[in-house]
Amino acid sequence: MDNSYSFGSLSLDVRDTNKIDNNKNTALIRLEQVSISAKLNVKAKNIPGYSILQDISFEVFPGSCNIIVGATGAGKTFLLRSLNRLCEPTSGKIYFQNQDYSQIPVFQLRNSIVLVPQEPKLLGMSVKDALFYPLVLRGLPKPEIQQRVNQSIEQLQISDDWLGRTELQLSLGQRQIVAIARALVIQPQVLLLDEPTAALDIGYSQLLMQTLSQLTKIQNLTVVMVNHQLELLKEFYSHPNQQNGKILHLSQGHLLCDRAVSQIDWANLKATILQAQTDDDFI
Ligand SMILES: Nc1ncnc2c1ncn2[C@@H]1O[C@H](COP(=O)(O)OP(=O)(O)OP(=O)(O)O)[C@@H](O)[C@H]1O
Repeated sequence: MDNSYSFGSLSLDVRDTNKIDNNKNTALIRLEQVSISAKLNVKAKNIPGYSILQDISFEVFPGSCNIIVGATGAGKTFLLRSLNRLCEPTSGKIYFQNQDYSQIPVFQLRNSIVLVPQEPKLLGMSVKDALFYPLVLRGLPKPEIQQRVNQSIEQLQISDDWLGRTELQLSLGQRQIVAIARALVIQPQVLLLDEPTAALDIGYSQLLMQTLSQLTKIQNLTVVMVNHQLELLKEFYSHPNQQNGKILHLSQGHLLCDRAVSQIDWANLKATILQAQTDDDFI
């Protein structure tokens, strides 16, 4: 592999923002009665918006792997986006390490809480450049950049063949893997993933889940993930050493269930989601 890279003189030193709170009993992220509504016409000031999320409260703890489930249109993506301020609550508050989100500079927040969307973009870069770029931007020393990129490539088994390709030369699943690797090199405290396994085969899905599981233990990474694949999740959480996390079930913008994975009845969860889907179809 050719290890050379260059992005001109771009440099931002934000390394000090990644302070780790190791207390697993203190909520890392806390939502208090968060509601989000959207307007059909943004210029119509006096017309109330329609509701997307209503009165959502929950906590997420360090080193846990948490899953948002729910029917199509339930508000899962909006909830995930609100966790790194891509959308703002219409009412209610979100806290990160007890600090009100609105008081944290957005760049600092997004250095600690990184979102990988459902259809990630590599911004016209090759895979290799896309992996180096976030670290060059942050001004990290070259050996550390190289070490983190190599580690990420190894963790997610990114093939050498992909490194010179752009996103147009990758499948959606490959692009998601690269985007997750690009997020991991930053070593965030929280990783937000929107349906990361939807385009992956079962082998890659399991590899990703195992990698995330290891990182929750080794690096105290906290994961919040939208995922529909209940069979995959059931298998993942059936391991005795992977019981740290919760299932957040959204239905029509309401939080129906906020429960530790160890207490989940998977058959019942599946039936409840299907029922919510059927109810939606009749609205
Ligand atoms: N840009 C937007 N502006 C306003 N409303 C939107 C916008 N995007 C989606 N919505 C609406 O917000 C609600 C929640 O959408 P969201 O994308 O969060 O659902 P989801 O649970 O992630 O669904 P899916 O499983 O299909 O991805 C839906 O009713 C949707 O129609």
